[in-house]
Amino acid sequence: MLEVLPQLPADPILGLSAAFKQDTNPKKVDLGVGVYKDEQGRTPILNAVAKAQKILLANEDSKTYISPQGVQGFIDGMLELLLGKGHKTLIEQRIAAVQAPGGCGALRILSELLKRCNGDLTVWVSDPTWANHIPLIGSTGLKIETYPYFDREKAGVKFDEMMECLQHVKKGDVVLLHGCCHNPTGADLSREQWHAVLELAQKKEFLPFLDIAYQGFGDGVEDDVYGLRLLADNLPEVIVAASCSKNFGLYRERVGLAAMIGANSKVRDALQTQIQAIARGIYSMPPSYGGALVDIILNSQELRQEWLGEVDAMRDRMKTLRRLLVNKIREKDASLDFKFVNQQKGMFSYLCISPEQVRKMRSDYAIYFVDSSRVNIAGISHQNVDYIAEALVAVL
Ligand SMILES: Cc1ncc(COP(=O)(O)O)c(C=O)c1O
Repeated sequence: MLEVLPQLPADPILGLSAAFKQDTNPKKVDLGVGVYKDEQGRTPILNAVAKAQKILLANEDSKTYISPQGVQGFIDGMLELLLGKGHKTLIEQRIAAVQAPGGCGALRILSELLKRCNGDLTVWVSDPTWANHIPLIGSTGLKIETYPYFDREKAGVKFDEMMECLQHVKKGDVVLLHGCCHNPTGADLSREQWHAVLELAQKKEFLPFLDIAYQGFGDGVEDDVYGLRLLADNLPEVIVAASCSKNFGLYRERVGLAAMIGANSKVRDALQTQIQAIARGIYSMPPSYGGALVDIILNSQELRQEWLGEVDAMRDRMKTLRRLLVNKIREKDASLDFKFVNQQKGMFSYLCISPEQVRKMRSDYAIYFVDSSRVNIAGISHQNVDYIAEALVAVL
């Protein structure tokens, strides 16, 4: 009976990594998979994480971390990081939350929760959005539609078209928004645009679903949650999926948070039981190790400061490399305008070059990134930036 299942096509990003590994060109560059890398191309363990590991291993009480909602100190620390110290009342009275296996786990269980609320609602996602949003939300059976988001010609957000489309969203539909560092385009909403989204959400009564996977990589840990805090302060309901994979470098530990703001504490209590029941039916309990590390970091003044410094350093490095790439391209050909790359935020940029040009970068220069033209900025280094710029200028 199992033979009825056909083989599925290879995952495009994982296929790209495999091809990169096999490439023997000594100049090869990997700008594909969305993992932070340093100048040497390594994905470092943050110092704050290494110190938290030592503390955790020395703590004989770590068994007490076992619980269905995950590590409570992690949940408290993350809610404060996302919403700020000034939101104590909101956090205490209206938020239900669980630790989840990564941002993916959070997206999935929140989608299951939406399905329990109303199986007929539509989830609106940006065009384009992170490819994995579609299976994570769609495998619950919920309908997905797209709203216009990125203008490849202008290399920026098509905000008027986005808002025009969202005017037609039905009451009770869900709009997925990237809180910061939009994946794959790197093009974010401005503060004014977040205010306009808030007004529309109030008027149309849709439910904002925020995905925050890169807090600290855009403008800073506080600035990157401006949109989230604005919506949380002014709407009765908001849901949030957050990931610690990138900003804590905890990819393989699967650390995320699923949080729901309900209209009052009665709704909050019901949501807490529902989300735990959903988690119980899929994976029972989240893994505790990574959550315990984040708990230790966020709840120790010293480690929190050290971690904040490390996030700033990762963001600054990516900003510097963006600027360097744009300058190198301009030096080689002043007619090519890549200024937009400096305005994009976080780990990714859309270079807005055609799939044929992307393939030429791969075949002729061994520079690997996905056909959409999304590049991982952290894969650029001071050693390879000149080579990348030279290849881009030649291909264009
Ligand atoms: C936009 C976005 N959301 C969520 C995630 C989920 O991250 P993870 O499940 O690794 O925590 C990612 C990871 O790449 C992402 O880019």
